[in-house]
Amino acid sequence: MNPNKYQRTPTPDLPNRQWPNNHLSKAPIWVSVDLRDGNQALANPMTVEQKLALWDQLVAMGFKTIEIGFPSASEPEFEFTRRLIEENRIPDDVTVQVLVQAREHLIARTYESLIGVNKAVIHVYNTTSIVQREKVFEKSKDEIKAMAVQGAKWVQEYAIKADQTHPGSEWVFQYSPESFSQTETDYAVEVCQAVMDVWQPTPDNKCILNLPATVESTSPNRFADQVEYFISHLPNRESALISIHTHNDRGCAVAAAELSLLAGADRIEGTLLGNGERTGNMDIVTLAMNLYSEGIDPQLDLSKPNDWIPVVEQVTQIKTHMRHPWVGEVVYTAYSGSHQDAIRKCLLKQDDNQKWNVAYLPIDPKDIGRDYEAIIRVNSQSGKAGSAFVLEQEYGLNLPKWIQIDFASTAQKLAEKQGGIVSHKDLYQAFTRHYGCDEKRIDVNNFQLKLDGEIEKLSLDVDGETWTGEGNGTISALCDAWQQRTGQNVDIIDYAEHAVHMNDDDSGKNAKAIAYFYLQVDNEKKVSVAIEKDSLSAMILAVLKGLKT
Ligand SMILES: CC(=O)SCCNC(=O)CCNC(=O)[C@H](O)C(C)(C)COP(=O)(O)OP(=O)(O)OC[C@H]1O[C@@H](n2cnc3c(N)ncnc32)[C@H](O)[C@@H]1OP(=O)(O)O
Ligand SMILES: CC(C)C(=O)C(=O)O
Repeated sequence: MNPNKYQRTPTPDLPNRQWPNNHLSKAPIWVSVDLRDGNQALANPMTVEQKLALWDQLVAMGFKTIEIGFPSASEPEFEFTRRLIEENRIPDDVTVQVLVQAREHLIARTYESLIGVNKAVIHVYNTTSIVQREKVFEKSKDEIKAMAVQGAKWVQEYAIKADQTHPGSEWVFQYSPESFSQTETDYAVEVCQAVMDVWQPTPDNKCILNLPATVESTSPNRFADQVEYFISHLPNRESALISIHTHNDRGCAVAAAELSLLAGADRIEGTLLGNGERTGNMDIVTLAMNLYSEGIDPQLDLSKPNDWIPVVEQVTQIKTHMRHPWVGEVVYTAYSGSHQDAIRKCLLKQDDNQKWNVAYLPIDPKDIGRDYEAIIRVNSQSGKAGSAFVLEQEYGLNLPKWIQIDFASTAQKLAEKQGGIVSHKDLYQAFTRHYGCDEKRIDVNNFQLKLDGEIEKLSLDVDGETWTGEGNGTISALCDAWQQRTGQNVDIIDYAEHAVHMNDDDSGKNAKAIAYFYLQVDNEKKVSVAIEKDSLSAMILAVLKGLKT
C-alpha cells in the first residue's frame, strides 16, 4: 500500500461555517432512488414485475417522490414508466422522477415515456468534476457548463412540445452537477446558476438542484462545508430546492447527508437499506430512524421492517446484514451479562408516559414490531440478569436476586454445554429441574392450622410422619416443627411468592403460585423453590424442600 498515491479532495474554505451550530427539527423531503440508482447497481436489473412490487412498497411507506428509472435507457425502463401511468398506479400525491443525460435524443424519449403523467420531475445531469472534465469528456469548464445549459434548454423545450401535443402534465426540472463533491464548489455554483438562468425558477415554481457525492471522497464535515458554501453563494437560492444525493464509499453517506441538512439542504435522495453503486447509496432507513430516535417525525412509515425488508431483499437479491442499523435482526439483542442487567433494570423502571430512557436500547424495539422476547438472549457471556429477564418475559417468574445468583451457574453451564443461544424453553426446564419443581418429592397431608390467641398451632403429615409446631404464622410454625424434630435452628432470610400463569394456558385456569425461600438452617444457607396450585401450598412445600434437601 502506498498512501502517497492519493490526494485530498479540495473543499472550500469556510471559516464562518454555520452548520455545526444548527439542529435538525424536521424531516427532509425524501426521494427514493431505489428503482433507478439502486437498480443500476444490480448485476440482474429488476424486472418490470419486481419494479412494480417495490414501487407499491415505496408508496405504502409514504414516499411522495420516487425516481422510477432512466426510461430512455432500455425497453424495460420505458415499459415500467408506461405501466405506472397507463395502469393508474401513481397516487395523486406521489410524483415520479426520471433521470436522463444532457443528450437530446434521450430527453425526447424520456418525455415520450411520460405521456399522460400528472406530474413528473425531469432530472437531467452532466458531470462537472475535475477528473471527468479532464479525462472522460476532455472539455474545459466553459464547455462542460455549456453542456449543462444545453441539457437544461432541451428539457425545457421538450416540456413545451409535450404540453402542445399532450397537455395536462406538470413538469418540475431537476439538475445534478454529477460528482459535485469532486467539483470546485464555486464552479458548481456557476454551472447551477447558468442552468437556473435557463429555467427561470421562482420561489413559487422552484427547480431542484441536486448535489451528489457520486463518489464519496471527503469527510462528512467537509461535504457539509461544500453544501453550505454552495447554498450561501447561490444567487436566487429561494427559487431552488437543494437536494443531496450521497454515496457510501467511505462509509459515511448517512453522516454526510445528515450534516448537509444542518448546512441547509431541503431534500434527500437515497435508497432503502442503502443498496446502490459500489458501497451503496445513502440509506434512507438509517437517516430517517436517526431522526425518529431524536423525537423527529420521519414522515415515513418504517414501522414494519418485517414486511418491507423481504420485498427489498427479493428485488435486490441482497440479504440484510443482521447488524444493519436500526432494522438488523439482532440489533436490539444483548448477549453480554452487564448489558442484559442494565436493560432489564431500565425496562422495569420505564414508564409508558415518560420519554424512552433505556440503556443500550436507543429506541423501543416495539416501535418497529420487534418483540422484547428477542432483546435478551442467553449464551455463555450472559449473566444472572439475562436468565432472569427471559424467565420473567416468557414465564412470568419474578426471581428475587438471591435466586438469580443461585441459578446463574446452572444457566452458565447449560450455555457452555450447548455452545450457542439457550432457548427460553431449555432455560425454563433447567430452572424447574434445578429446583425440583416438576417432581413431588415430599408428600404433605392432613394439614391443620389452629389459632390459639396470637399463636398459630400447626399439624401436618410429611412423608407419613406427623409434624407439629407453633409460631406467629404458618411458616414460623413449620420451622418450629423442624426444630423440634431435629434440633436445628431455622431462620428465614428472605422469601417471595407470586401467581404464575403457565404459558400453555392464558385463560387463567392454569394459574399457579410460585414460592422462593432463602433459609438459614444452623450455619447452612439454602435456597428453594416450589410451584403449586395455591400460594400457601407453594410456600409450605418450598420451606420443606429447603429443610429436607
Ligand atoms: C452517477 C450516475 O449514476 S449517472 C447515471 C448513470 N446511469 C446509467 O448510465 C444507466 C443507463 N444508461 C444507459 O443505458 C446508457 O448509458 C445510455 C442508453 C443512457 C446511453 O448509451 P450510449 O450512448 O450507447 O453509451 P454511453 O453511455 O457509453 O455513452 C457515453 C456517451 O455519452 C456521453 N455522456 C455521458 N453522460 C452524459 C451526460 N450526463 N450528458 C451528456 N452526455 C453524456 C459521454 O461523453 C459519451 O459520449 P461519446 O460517445 O461522445 O464519447
Ligand atoms: C445522477 C446522479 C444524481 C447520481 O446518481 C450520482 O451522482 O450518484
